[in-house]
Amino acid sequence: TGESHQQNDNAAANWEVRMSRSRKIAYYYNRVTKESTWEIPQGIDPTKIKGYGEQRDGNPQESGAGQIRASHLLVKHIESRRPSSWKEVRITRTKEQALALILAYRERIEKGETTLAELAITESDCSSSKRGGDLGFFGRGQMQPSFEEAAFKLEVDQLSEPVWSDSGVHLILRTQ
Ligand SMILES: O=C(O)CN(Cc1ccccc1)C(=O)c1nc(-c2ccccc2)[nH]c1C(=O)O
Repeated sequence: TGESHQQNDNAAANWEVRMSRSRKIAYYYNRVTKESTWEIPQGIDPTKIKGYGEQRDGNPQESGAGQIRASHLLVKHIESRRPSSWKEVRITRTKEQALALILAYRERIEKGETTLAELAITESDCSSSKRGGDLGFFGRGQMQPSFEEAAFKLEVDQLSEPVWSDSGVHLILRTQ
């Protein structure tokens, strides 16, 4: 409901992203409770956390030549090259079932009911799930061809149609 959404936004306002000097990776700090955690706090939409996706000095990370940044939500199926994930040790859903899930997620994101980052945390079969699906910057030649082709066609903030790779079926959001 909108109300719970509102609480979520308030709770997100108490958090900020900080850069760990020792491990050179982002962590999440709650100004009110003074707690810090490596993983995106439960139930918080990471895109509403101050500093999410920026570099330490607050400027969006500059990409190398020809690189883009994207997040994705991966739903694996029984024919995936590795039909296993943090979520499910043995994935048995069919390709049709995986596509139906991806289309339902896409509908909810397009309606503004949720965000890809928020859904990726609980629903993505990729290890990037805990980072809201963030894959960081990548250039051509780093991802599977079908994934790369779809990602590089996107404008910033554009959400892909379902994309098939050997890993499963993806929704891709270009973020930078
Ligand atoms: O395909 C395979 O044999 C196993 N993989 C590849 C993989 C496994 C771990 C980390 C990154 C990639 C995956 O199934 C996979 N692919 C991805 C992936 C695919 C396209 C873009 C980004 C990630 N994530 C995963 C994952 O388990 O977490």
